[in-house]
Amino acid sequence: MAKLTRNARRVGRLSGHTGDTPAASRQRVPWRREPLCAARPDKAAPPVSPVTASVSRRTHASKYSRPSSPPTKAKPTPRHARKPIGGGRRVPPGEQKARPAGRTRQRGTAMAAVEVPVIDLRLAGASQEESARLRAACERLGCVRVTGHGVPPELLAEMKAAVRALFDLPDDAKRRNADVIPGSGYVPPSAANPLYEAFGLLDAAAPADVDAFCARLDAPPHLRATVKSYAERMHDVIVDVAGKLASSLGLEEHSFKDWPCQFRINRYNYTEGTVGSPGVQTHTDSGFLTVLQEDECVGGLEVLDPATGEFVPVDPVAGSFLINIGDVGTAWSNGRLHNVRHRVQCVAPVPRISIAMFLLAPKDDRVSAPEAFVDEGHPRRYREFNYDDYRRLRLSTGERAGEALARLAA
Ligand SMILES: O=C(O)CCC(=O)C(=O)O
Ligand SMILES: [Fe+2]
Repeated sequence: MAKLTRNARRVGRLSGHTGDTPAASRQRVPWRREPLCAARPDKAAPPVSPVTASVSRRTHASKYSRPSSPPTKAKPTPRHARKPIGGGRRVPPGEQKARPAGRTRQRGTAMAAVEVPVIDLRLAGASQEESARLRAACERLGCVRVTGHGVPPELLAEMKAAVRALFDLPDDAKRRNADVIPGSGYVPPSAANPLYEAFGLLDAAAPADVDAFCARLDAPPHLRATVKSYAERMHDVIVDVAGKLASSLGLEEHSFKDWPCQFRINRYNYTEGTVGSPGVQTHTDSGFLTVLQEDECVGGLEVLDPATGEFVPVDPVAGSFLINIGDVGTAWSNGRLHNVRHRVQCVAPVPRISIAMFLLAPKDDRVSAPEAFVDEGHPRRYREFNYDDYRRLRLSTGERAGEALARLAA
């Protein structure tokens, strides 16, 4: 790959539009601590508790709701307000099943399922079996759900409320969330993605940058405090997940602490008229891995199952995080980790938010598989490259679903 300029890069940080983006705006809601699902007409989904129930093939009542398991005496609610795609249900023992996607699916049809394994991070460091499951999921599907991460449910709820408040800021304030590098700041709704808007923060691992992000938006003190503690805690989580994943691949004590992180806070401004339309196009994340706090009230995220080549919905599960492997993850692991293609579809006529933390690439920007992953049977698959260059390559070629990696073949 040609050497590209890196003049936008600041010392100690990398850039990055880490995936693709999508859709739109409005509705002022004052900042407040809110229960899960407060923006929905139904009651809050309970936070996730340790592994208990299992979900298997099932029959669906509608495109975006399904019966929770076990059945409860919940009051009848509007169809879209029922616990959506897994929201609030308990994490099954080991496997989460998700339905195949597609706007063609019919009510009442039995759906095949993709398995998104659920890993307890407290066990993943200690139990070989859990560690092997973590590795297997990231190698096969490129996607895994984690519990036992230690982030208090109150902080998750506070952050969600803070995110809503940020999106309700006036337009001129939002636009002060400027790019550090192209695509890393505020993304307004656009003709291409009218339902989507996003804030960006780079480097979320640097407290001074988190402060600067809040200061530019002139965020009130309680909101700053929430964003700051959330960024700190999520940085711990992402470093923990990456370390445990590296160790599951046989690379012990590899630290990801100084790898730059990007935050992206997404809002999808869905309405009745948008159900069935795309929220974010198919993409892979460009960095190493992503920790995603989904909207536990509104589903719509779909991942491509490499076994079938089909997109399948991933159920949000309150209190857990979804981990996605990105392009750097694939290159760094010499092709072992699978960069998962994913997209977001509008499945309910209510705004959806999600909060993504991207662990990007090594601090020196150079991505290359450690020697431990290279041997006679596993020759080096990718040339060493700079992450910043790679991100630009994705943008310039429009290859945002992992295809650009092929250009870096060794
Ligand atoms: O909103 C979501 O669930 C996914 C967002 C996403 O894929 C991204 O920000 O890269
Ligand atoms: Fe993504």
